[in-house]
Amino acid sequence: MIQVKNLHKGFNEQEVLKGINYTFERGKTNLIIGQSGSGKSVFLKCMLGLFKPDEGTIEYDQKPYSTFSDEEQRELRTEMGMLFQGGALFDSMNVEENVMFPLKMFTKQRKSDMLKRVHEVLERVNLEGTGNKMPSEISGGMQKRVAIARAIVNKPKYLFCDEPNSGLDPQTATVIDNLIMDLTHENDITTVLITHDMNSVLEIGERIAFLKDGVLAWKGTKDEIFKTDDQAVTEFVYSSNLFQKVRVAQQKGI
Ligand SMILES: Nc1ncnc2c1ncn2[C@@H]1O[C@H](COP(=O)(O)OP(=O)(O)OP(=O)(O)O)[C@@H](O)[C@H]1O
Repeated sequence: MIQVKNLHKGFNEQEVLKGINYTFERGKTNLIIGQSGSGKSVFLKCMLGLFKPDEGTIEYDQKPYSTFSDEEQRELRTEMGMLFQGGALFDSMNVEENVMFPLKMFTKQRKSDMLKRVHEVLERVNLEGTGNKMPSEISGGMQKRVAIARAIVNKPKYLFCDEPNSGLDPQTATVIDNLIMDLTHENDITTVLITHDMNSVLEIGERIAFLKDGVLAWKGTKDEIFKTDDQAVTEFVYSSNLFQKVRVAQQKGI
């Protein structure tokens, strides 16, 4: 669980996050949605410890970041898995080496134990047998699954995903979404996921935070987002064709 209390963050004269209070639940896919420039990435980077809040606190499993010692901060970093846009695999490393990278960076395990874990996660994301392939030799969807395997290989407590679906066809995007949700449930991870994709909201929006101009303008679930009359959130989500179709179908009782 990550609890955010009165989070403010700005740059120069611009206040980007304007006092956000929100709890990202453990064992759930917690989505952040909102227009471009609403502050989603800045929010994520604050939780990753890449930006220092100007005001407010972020608590990781009820422990405020400001109380972490240097050693505890380092340990926290090892408990975070990250999945960025495009997957960001290392082109010069094969699949196995890519997935092993966090174990080499953050643990002192024996090579044989690392390899065992790498093969375990590759099997979990249905990529057994691809360890020796280079990223350029596999499809975009497979690359994304390698990136997921790398993000979870060190058994993170927190998983941060920034638009994990970008560049994928709708079918593959759904597979990736559901893989992230299943892994979240199986491993009781606090997953925070930024998305622009309304399909993802429908598929895996167990918890949704809607940001507007740096303010938490609405929060709820994928079921609630269809029922809300909140103008800001309806304007945003119904600009998507998919959502319009779903609402019309609901009104017709289909
Ligand atoms: N390092 C930085 N220095 C100065 N301003 C920044 C920095 N990072 C973000 N900003 C500003 O903060 C605001 C919010 O940016 P942010 O990237 O969080 O938006 P976003 O909601 O993630 O947008 P998008 O959906 O397009 O990725 C923008 O006005 C941006 O220019």
